[in-house]
Amino acid sequence: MTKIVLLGAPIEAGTGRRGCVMGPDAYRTAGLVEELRALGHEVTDMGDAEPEDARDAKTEFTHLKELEVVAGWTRALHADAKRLGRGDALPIYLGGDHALSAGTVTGHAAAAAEQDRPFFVLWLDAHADFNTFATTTSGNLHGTPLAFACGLPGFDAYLNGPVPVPVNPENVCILGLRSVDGDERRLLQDSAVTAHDMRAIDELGIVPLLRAFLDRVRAAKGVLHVSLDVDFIEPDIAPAVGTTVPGGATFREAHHVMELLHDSGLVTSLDLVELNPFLDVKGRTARLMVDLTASLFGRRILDRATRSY
Ligand SMILES: NC(=[NH2+])NCCC[C@H](N)C(=O)O
Ligand SMILES: [Mn+2]
Ligand SMILES: [Mn+2]
Repeated sequence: MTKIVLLGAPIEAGTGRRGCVMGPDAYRTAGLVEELRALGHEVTDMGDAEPEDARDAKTEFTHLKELEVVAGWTRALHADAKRLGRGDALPIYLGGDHALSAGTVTGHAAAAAEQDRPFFVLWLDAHADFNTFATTTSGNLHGTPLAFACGLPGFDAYLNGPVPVPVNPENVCILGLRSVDGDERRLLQDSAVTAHDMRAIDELGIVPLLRAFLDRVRAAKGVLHVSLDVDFIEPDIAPAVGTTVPGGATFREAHHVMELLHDSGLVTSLDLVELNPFLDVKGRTARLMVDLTASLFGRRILDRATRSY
């Protein structure tokens, strides 16, 4: 039994299009609370967070979309995540777009540092979200949270100062990459982030790549934050996202990742991001995300005793 808290983060300002504000309610409608309870967990839905007022958020760059709104969410969620990271329940953040992870990742990094636990991040995404204010060409700030959390320069507007505890890029693994921008690619190459694109998954298989990372987390006695972007998954089966890229993780790959994460026992916080229910087909993406979350929290086809391998 795990104590789980759900916190909605209905932000869509990071995307440049409408719809992600409906994400938290779509997860509730798709039965997230009921599925987790059916697995024996104690679940508390804390409702939705609210952004702070961040009208002071300013930069020299004029092409950034909704910086003040994104900064307001970053500050609020950073504080929420830091508080929840000190508690004994496992938080699931219901997005909302991926800009929300600027707050949740840095908040959990700060809480882990207080407890002297090495902090690791698994970023399941078609994109690296490793742009800075200087490199983003779209101006969509959901393309920036991982660069921010890793302490790349120029982000002071988000938290009205530097990131208190930047994530060590050596402790970050991106899995599922298939869309990286030009300057973002250089930033990623110059960083110590482990980045596995779809070719690596095709050649080596998703399981060994993930196992190697989980072994490192375990060896370091670390805590693991997982950030699951809907576009990690193949768009044919997960259409409800504004930034679909063909060639994503299959149904079985995605579930297998979740099953391995469950077996590892290492996950201490989770973001579910980028679900845009306005783009969904009869709720199938919301239901798939709920099912994947259920796999991460122990749903399995056969239990170990019954499985003959
Ligand atoms: N969280 C996401 N879906 N991010 C997509 C980012 C796309 C592109 N790299 C950009 O910065 O505009
Ligand atoms: Mn993303
Ligand atoms: Mn993405």
